[in-house]
Amino acid sequence: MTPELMEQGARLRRRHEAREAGLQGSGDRGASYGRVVRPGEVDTAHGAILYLEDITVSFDGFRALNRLSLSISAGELRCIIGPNGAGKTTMMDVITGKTRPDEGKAWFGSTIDLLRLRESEIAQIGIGRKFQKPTVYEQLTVFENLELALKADRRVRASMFSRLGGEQLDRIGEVLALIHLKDHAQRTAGNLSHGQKQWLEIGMLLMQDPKLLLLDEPVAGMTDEETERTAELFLSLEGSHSLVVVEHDMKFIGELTQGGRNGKRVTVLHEGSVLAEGTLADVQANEKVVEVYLGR
Ligand SMILES: Nc1ncnc2c1ncn2[C@@H]1O[C@H](COP(=O)(O)OP(=O)(O)OP(=O)(O)O)[C@@H](O)[C@H]1O
Repeated sequence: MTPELMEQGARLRRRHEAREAGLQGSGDRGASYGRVVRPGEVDTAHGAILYLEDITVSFDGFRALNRLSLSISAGELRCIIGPNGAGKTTMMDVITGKTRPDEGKAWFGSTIDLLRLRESEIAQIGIGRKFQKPTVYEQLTVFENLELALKADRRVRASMFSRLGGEQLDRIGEVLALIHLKDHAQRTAGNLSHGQKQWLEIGMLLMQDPKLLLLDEPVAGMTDEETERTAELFLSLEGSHSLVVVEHDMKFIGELTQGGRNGKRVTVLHEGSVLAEGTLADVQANEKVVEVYLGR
């Protein structure tokens, strides 16, 4: 066989395997990098886990997102701030496939074209989203909520009535410790405080082992102590997960940016695009940011 034929065969096989994995992006982008992404794997060899380029979303002619571009590195904890109506929720809706943009690109890692996937597929490939209001199963215990989340993960492939294996029990134990609910495992979720319910929901997301977590106003309604513990939790996830945190609570943003890795970036959205990006000190010193948001 000639080298050309061998190369052609290898190319076809790579394309076929990528198609089988159901995770290939548009065109030959996956194949052109010469890497095949297995199911559940995100290719972050180029550094970015999320890449948005010139995303535009219009509602009846009004541009909720206006050529928004944003890049999040693997393992990064990025804070997103901005006034009401800036487009923060719409941006999350685009990433999770709830809203289709009119224009632009959205990549998860370097090979997964998010705009080609359905909302349910995006949840399966490792993008977890936490909405502002906690949505836990109030009648079930904390443990049962985490167990359900584990079994909702298709990769676990357990039936609702099968018994948990040792590895799964360990995983639930780990997550219970992370979310500060180890001593509350047998409590009914409905009896938890608001903050504890928020942590439980974050725990349910973690059970599905997401690579990227999108967190929309996670500390709204929390006490100061709960807010501090939530900052600790997010900082403990930094590195092993990528986190995008949308918040109005600047004290919380301060706690997140001061702890953990150095040089954390804050992005300010305004009128559907990035107004400023940099360290918290940078954006706090930015006159435009003070004018449209922080000075209000
Ligand atoms: N489905 C929709 N139909 C019409 N307009 C919408 C729709 N969704 C969002 N908008 C508008 O798009 C703009 C951006 O809204 P979005 O909710 O993304 O802002 P936000 O930054 O999340 O605001 P907040 O901080 O208040 O949550 C707003 O002007 C909003 O009214």
